[in-house]
Amino acid sequence: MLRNSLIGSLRQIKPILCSQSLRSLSNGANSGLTTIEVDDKSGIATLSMNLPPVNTLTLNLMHDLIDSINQIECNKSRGLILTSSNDKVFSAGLDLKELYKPDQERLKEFWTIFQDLWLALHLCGIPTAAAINGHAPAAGCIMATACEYRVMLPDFVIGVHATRFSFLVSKWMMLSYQSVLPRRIVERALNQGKLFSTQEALEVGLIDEVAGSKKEALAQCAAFIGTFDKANPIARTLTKRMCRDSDVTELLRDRAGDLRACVDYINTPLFQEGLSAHLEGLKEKK
Ligand SMILES: CC/C=C\C/C=C\C/C=C\CC/C=C/CC(=O)SCCNC(=O)CCNC(=O)[C@H](O)C(C)(C)COP(=O)(O)OP(=O)(O)OC[C@H]1O[C@@H](n2cnc3c(N)ncnc32)[C@H](O)[C@@H]1OP(=O)(O)O
Repeated sequence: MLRNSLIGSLRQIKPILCSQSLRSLSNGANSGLTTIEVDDKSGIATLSMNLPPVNTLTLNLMHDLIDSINQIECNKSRGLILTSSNDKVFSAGLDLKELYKPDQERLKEFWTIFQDLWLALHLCGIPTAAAINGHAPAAGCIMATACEYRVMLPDFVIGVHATRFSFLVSKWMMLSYQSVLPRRIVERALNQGKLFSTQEALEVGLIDEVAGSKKEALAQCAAFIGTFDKANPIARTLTKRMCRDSDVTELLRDRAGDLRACVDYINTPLFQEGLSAHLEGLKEKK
């Protein structure tokens, strides 16, 4: 019953393009905001975000990421490693400009694609790992928590600091955080708007390992993916999805309600004033 409902709900986000070869995949099949490299020997695909300066999750980057995840999954790669081609920032999270005095229809599209991206990553059938080679605030952190394993480089920060600028997070984003960290730590960190240093993130379990370089981080992610070699891939996928069912169901059961609540909240003076101050702060930093 549970398995059927899982399979049913997953069909909604099943990749459409399932006929591409690994060769065309490794040549990249989207607009260049992401690149995919498949290691011939291991069969593991590395998906890099490539939107300067800080990989903000714009509509286009999110579309490309979803396409890329679907392609990698369809091509039956052995695993997926999410990383950044920027050596200082993994992802700065959602594009704040999309949230400031937004066009209402575009805001709906923006939030819906963000939901889609989280679902695509959270439910990806193959093993996933994040090589966090730079700062990962807010949705950058949420993307990393949607992966099954996290390896991070030193001297960066990760976390959801939304309350610092009067943002709330959706329940499903909180559950994603909570799928990695104990609830009491999530509650405290979300309320504080805490960004964890790499070392702190390791200590609380937000990340699994620290790596000395990006090359090492990719190797550690690949080693994690290798730990599933003895598992039957179909049984593994179904087990992963069963484990994640309650987190995902929260969003799937009422996507429209989540969209409405978010759009309403983003339009409040509280949110818009907090965002305006945050954007000013980013400018003044220079
Ligand atoms: C009842 C209610 C129910 C439900 C409601 C639920 C929710 C609805 C509400 C809200 C949603 C909440 C969700 C939040 C998720 C998010 O992801 S929001 C994004 C938050 N991200 C940030 O705050 C990160 C800000 N950026 C930084 O801290 C730094 O840029 C970073 C440490 C990443 C890198 O630093 P550095 O390398 O020094 O780069 P710069 O700071 O100089 O940045 C370069 C240029 O990029 C611009 N920029 C940076 N981040 C963003 C961004 N997220 N969006 C847009 N633009 C960004 C920055 O301004 C610089 O631009 P410039 O060169 O000056 O033009």
